[in-house]
Amino acid sequence: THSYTKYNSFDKVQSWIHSMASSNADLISKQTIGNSYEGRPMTLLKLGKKSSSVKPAIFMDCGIHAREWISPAFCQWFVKEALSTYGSDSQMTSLLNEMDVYVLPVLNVDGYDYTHKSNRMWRKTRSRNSGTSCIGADPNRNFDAGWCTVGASNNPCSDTYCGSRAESEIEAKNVADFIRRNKSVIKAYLTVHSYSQLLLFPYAYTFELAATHSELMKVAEGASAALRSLYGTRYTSGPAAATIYPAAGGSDDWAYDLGVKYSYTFELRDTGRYGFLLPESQIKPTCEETMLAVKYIAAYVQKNL
Ligand SMILES: Nc1ncc(C[C@H](C[SeH])C(=O)O)cc1Cl
Ligand SMILES: [Zn+2]
Ligand SMILES: [Zn+2]
Ligand SMILES: [Zn+2]
Repeated sequence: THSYTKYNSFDKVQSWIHSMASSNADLISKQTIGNSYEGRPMTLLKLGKKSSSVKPAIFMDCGIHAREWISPAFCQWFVKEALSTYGSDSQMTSLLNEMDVYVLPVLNVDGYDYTHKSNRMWRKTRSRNSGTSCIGADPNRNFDAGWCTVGASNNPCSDTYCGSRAESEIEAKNVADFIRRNKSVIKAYLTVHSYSQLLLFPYAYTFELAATHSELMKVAEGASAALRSLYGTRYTSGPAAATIYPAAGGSDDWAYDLGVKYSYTFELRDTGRYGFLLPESQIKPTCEETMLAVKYIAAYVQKNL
């Protein structure tokens, strides 16, 4: 059975998504934004008070990198918290009344399933590359943002293979298509990774500062402080190129250049002791502290609509 304090298999996440969507019909709905390379559905949850008018939205994806299991765990936690505190938590109630929050619990569904069944350390998609037995591309090098210019490889056997072209990976294309279709209402993009305890924002594909660098930094520092207030967990905030490494083709850079003003990449716990193998005992504290950061950003976005 599904547990919020365990790393759930793809099948358990999928059945959880369906049970969530059939529970609170006026607060949550689901839609499939496409299928993966191997034919698994990419199911998006839409949180927010049902409304006849279009509402501004926040888009959050988890599990773009298959081995970063704490990421999908957080998206599941977020949905639970949102539904269970709507009506009692004033900020969450206000947020879901005024905005919609799209949550993609697992973006890289094929890779996530593969880490459960075969190779725990898999990162990429599971697409077949022509001319080689090496499989997959890095979906976070596959977006059309300085595609394959820096910090990515054009070797299909590399873990940072940028793909045969931008959006060659159907999983990246499905997300990009959805965000393009809804770009007039999507005010913020959050993508959740692990590990390193970082709150990153554009750009990764260049050391140039983003046009709204100071605002992005201000919000990131506020969110990191909110996160640290719970258990003292320390995050570093900054533009990705200088804070982690220069790299092109990332979803956050792409969303920002599309016009999504608030675009962030979370790198959750830890700083390397367990790395991707974060023990299940740390799921709850990690998710609780990350809720504070995400709610901080959401509140800022809502105030600045
Ligand atoms: N735009 C970006 N933002 C953050 C990162 C770091 C993540 C950390 Se797992 C990655 O390497 O894909 C990488 C890029 Cl390309
Ligand atoms: Zn189903
Ligand atoms: Zn990652
Ligand atoms: Zn990472």
